[in-house]
Amino acid sequence: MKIALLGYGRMGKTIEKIAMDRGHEIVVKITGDIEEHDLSKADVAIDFSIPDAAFKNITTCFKNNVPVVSGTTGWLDDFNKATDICKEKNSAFIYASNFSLGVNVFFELNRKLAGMMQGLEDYSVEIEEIHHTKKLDAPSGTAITLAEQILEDNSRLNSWKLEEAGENELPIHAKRIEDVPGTHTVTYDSTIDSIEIKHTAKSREGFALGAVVAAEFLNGKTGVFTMKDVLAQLFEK
Ligand SMILES: NC(=O)C1=CN([C@@H]2O[C@H](COP(=O)(O)OP(=O)(O)OC[C@H]3O[C@@H](n4cnc5c(N)ncnc54)[C@H](OP(=O)(O)O)[C@@H]3O)[C@@H](O)[C@H]2O)C=CC1
Ligand SMILES: O=C(O)C1=N[C@H](C(=O)O)C[C@H](O)C1
Repeated sequence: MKIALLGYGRMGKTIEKIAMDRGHEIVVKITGDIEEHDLSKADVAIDFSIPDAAFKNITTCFKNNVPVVSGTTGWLDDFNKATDICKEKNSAFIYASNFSLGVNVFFELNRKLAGMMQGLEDYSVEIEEIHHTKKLDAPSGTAITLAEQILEDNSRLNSWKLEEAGENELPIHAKRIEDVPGTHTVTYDSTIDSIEIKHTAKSREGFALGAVVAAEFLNGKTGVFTMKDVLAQLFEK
């Protein structure tokens, strides 16, 4: 496939390497105004840019008939507007707060555990995320997804708010340490014991591989998809 990279930082560069290893070609790399670039040679765009640019990048691709894989976090207030434009233009879109296949398994464990803890009132639950100091957004997109999953499956916790906002039914602790690629921990704690599930990324390769696999999945499709669709197709094989 011919790929447009929207953002060519830590993730863009890792994606370039993995995409080329899998036989794809990078036809354009964009780090500034997307309207100054020619998208006509691209079969798909992979967006790992910055929160302020993501919506414009993604919707400009739809308007140019280029499907999009987006992993940029911190722009989701505009998510529904983006999916509306995708559908209007008959394009294809997949967004994930985390493209790592391992994290997507971790998401399934999180859901399952939240359902099981539903009836156990004595436990409190909290999330910790640790990332490198260059990360622009907090809490991480992955931590927000974990929190949303816990709330969906646990009616006891019905008013999730960030700890910083002063309401801590489901606190998210965001820590920033030098070069950490991404660590997420969900802990249920009682006076008797605690239960913890944790995912530790050892590098950015897992995120990048998942994004390239998602781009391969989008090829020839129209519509709005999630990593669940990608995993379902992988497990079918
Ligand atoms: N979903 C997932 O699996 C993952 C998501 N992420 C997310 O991906 C995003 C990127 O992360 P990371 O690569 O570490 O960040 P970097 O800061 O390393 O890279 C961001 C890139 O975006 C470029 N950029 C700036 N403005 C624009 C613009 N208008 N259009 C296109 N590109 C632009 C920057 O260019 P310049 O440097 O010249 O300013 C840079 O190349 C973040 O939101 C992060 O949270 C990260 C890892 C995994
Ligand atoms: O910015 C990063 O680096 C990461 N961002 C994503 C997030 O916000 O969850 C995914 C991953 O943890 C790395």
